[in-house]
Amino acid sequence: MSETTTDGTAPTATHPLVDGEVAPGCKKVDPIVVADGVIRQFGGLTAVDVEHVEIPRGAITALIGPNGAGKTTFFNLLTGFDRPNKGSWSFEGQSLAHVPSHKVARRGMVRTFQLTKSLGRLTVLQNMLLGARDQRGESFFAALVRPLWRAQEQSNTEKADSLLARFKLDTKREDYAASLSGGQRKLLEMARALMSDPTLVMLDEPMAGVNPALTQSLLDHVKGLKDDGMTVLFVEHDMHMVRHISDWVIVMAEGRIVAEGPPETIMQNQAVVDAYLGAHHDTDLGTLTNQQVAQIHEAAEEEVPVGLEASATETTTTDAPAEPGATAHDEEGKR
Ligand SMILES: Nc1ncnc2c1ncn2[C@@H]1O[C@H](COP(=O)(O)OP(=O)(O)OP(=O)(O)O)[C@@H](O)[C@H]1O
Repeated sequence: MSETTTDGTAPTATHPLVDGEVAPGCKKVDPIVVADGVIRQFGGLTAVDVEHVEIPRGAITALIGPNGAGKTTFFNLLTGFDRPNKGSWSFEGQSLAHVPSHKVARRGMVRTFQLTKSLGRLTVLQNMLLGARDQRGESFFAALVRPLWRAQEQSNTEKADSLLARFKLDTKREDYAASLSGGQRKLLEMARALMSDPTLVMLDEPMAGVNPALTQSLLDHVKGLKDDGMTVLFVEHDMHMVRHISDWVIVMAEGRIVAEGPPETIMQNQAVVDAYLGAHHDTDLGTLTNQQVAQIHEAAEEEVPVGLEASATETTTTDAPAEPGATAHDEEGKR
């Protein structure tokens, strides 16, 4: 959205989510996350160097950028899985610096995790129960009081079953998580995150490894989170997803926020799309010349294409099960 001017000056871009002008690091009307001066270095490499960024509440925000831009590292920092060298950030107005990841999750900021090998050896239901918050059985004294944890276990199981039905995974309840297809794993990761009733759901590449047949269902589930009042922040290379479901897009490159805007504006910025995310989205920014990088940064700030040549296409992914299908019962039967 932009205001037209009659005096010949450049139009000022505005947006209902933004307080003031649309620009990298712009203030939001109602931010749920605010980060300031967050720097993370690995040896001589500065992976994240975010001067200021705000995530709008109640919206779906995509965090995009080329491989190695610092997106995952920034996710890890926000959620307490990594510590920055410098910087401050808050969630719901409260500082999260020095708050460990499990406490961050308890406050309502939850991120999805790729299904690891060890979680693959648990059943779908067991994975769901791991996502529940404040499990009384984990506390030594409460664990001694059987009725207390039995009641909680029952309510967690009921909640897990209802989420599994919502994500159409109820028939897989007793299967080993490792036997799920790529798309089903993504659904399980999302369903597991919802076990703790989050306010903000952070999804790391929800489309990776998902068969096109499951794409629409996944998109609908993400939109459903917003319809249920949650805020969504996701990292994604799949431009179809970014274009179709995000309300806001933040572009990272070399650790910095280089552009922000609604998807239609960011997607029109051909330089950003081509250079960062087009057909060659696996190309590292390091393969561009310094002059090209400077042009991209300038264009991202001014939102004018600079005419770098590349074609933007959508990515296709696979959804094949990583391991042969087997249920917990099957395995037990073999023992
Ligand atoms: N633990 C680590 N030790 C050393 N370097 C790291 C570490 N984690 C990340 N990096 C480096 O920091 C930079 C940012 O990585 P990061 O994974 O955050 O990028 P990304 O934008 O998420 O990339 P991708 O889209 O490929 O997942 C990269 O150069 C990466 O090699």
